[in-house]
Amino acid sequence: MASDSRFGRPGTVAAGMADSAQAQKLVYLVTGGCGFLGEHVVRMLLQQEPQLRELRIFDLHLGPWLEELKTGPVQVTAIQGDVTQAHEVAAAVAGAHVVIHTAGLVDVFGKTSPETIHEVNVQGTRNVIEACVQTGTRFLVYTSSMEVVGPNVKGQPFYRGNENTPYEAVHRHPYPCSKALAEQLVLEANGRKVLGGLPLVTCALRPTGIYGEGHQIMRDFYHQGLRLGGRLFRAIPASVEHGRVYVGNVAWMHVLVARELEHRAALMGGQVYFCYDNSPYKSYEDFNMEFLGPCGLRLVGTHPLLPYWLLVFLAALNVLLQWLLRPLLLYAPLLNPYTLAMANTTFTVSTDKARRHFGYEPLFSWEESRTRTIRWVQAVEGSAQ
Ligand SMILES: NC(=O)c1ccc[n+]([C@@H]2O[C@H](COP(=O)([O-])OP(=O)(O)OC[C@H]3O[C@@H](n4cnc5c(N)ncnc54)[C@H](O)[C@@H]3O)[C@@H](O)[C@H]2O)c1
Ligand SMILES: C[C@@H](CO)CCC[C@@H](C)[C@H]1CC[C@H]2[C@@H]3[C@H](O)C=C4C[C@@H](O)CC[C@]4(C)[C@H]3CC[C@]12C
Repeated sequence: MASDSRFGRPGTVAAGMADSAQAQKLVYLVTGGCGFLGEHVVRMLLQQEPQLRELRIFDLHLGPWLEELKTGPVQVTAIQGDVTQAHEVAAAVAGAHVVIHTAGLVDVFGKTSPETIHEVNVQGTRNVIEACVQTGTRFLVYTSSMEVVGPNVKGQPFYRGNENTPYEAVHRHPYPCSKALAEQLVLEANGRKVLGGLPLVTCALRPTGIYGEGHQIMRDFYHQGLRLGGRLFRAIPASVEHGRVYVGNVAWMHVLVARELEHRAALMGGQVYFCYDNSPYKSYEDFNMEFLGPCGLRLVGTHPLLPYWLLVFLAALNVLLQWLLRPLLLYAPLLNPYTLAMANTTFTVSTDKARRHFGYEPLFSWEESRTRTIRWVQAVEGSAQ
């Protein structure tokens, strides 16, 4: 496989597995395979799934980096398509053994309409399920989100929770609403008979906030810090903890689930798994500083510099400005009432369900995840000059 300096190769685990004598017989489809997470899943599959014969990458926008993958031993098929178009999805799914459905609209900033978010995240997922049923694909892994649980509209903390922790999962924002509906569709589809009469096996992974190479919001914070003379200003109390997970480990969990679904269908079918690793629990801002600090940024203040009521006011003002400016331009700042509530609510997971059910252990240690992410931010810095 072609090497890639941004992503590198995972350490030692299964190095060279793709060269082993195991039969290459499986066809995988990754929807959203050119996105932040999707690209890592694609690369991880090529490195860690020895049974892969063909890898189909389905996305609305195909990346130029796909070309370099086509020279390896696995057949890489790039498919430009839209998950909202049932016939395009069905054509891509036909003949695949496993579908990893990561495509989605991740928008908590008001860039897209609620209708479009619903269409892509819910109808798109429905199309993927129906395509599996109609064409006989039996294994479906869905990238859900921690947001199907919370933080909820009341801003109640979720502290070191697991998949069984009681929590009032009530949402109003289009993104978590769409993810929750889509996850429900996926779980309900478990056991449906696919073409040929065998049952569909599905499960959903719920990553917490993902970070790592390619993370657009980290890039945005970095550039904001540069614009502010190398400083970021603390807005959130350091005591508000967030669960974060390295993208390489999220990708690894997808690969493992996809591999194990067939052998452990009775145990894993219809299940949800939080997607976690050993990244430390910190506030959103303090966690970002683990990477932005070594790249020369400083977080000013040990306490929030603005009172909370003022942040609430500014967030509301941003909503008004977004609405007023909409006919002229897209104004979508990081701060809005929803992102403020998220950043201000403790949400951390602590679970070993994935380890118990399919032997998941993070592939990348916290130190390695941190180093890789810092190296990537430094490369962003280099390319910006
Ligand atoms: N980023 C996070 O912190 C996070 C956390 C939890 C869950 N997730 C979930 O992980 C998945 C991937 O998120 P990401 O952060 O990589 O987002 P991303 O925007 O980088 O990737 C999404 C990909 O889906 C593609 N896509 C969007 N609409 C499409 C359509 N109509 N048809 C086909 N492809 C389409 C995009 O082109 C993009 O390549 C999403 O389902 C998201 O809900 C993300
Ligand atoms: C008030 C600002 C001062 O610095 C900080 C704003 C931070 C927010 C932009 C982010 C805080 C929490 C983030 C979300 C969280 O990590 C989990 C997510 C789940 C996932 O499915 C999509 C991304 C996200 C919603 C993520 C988005 C950015 C935050 C709201």
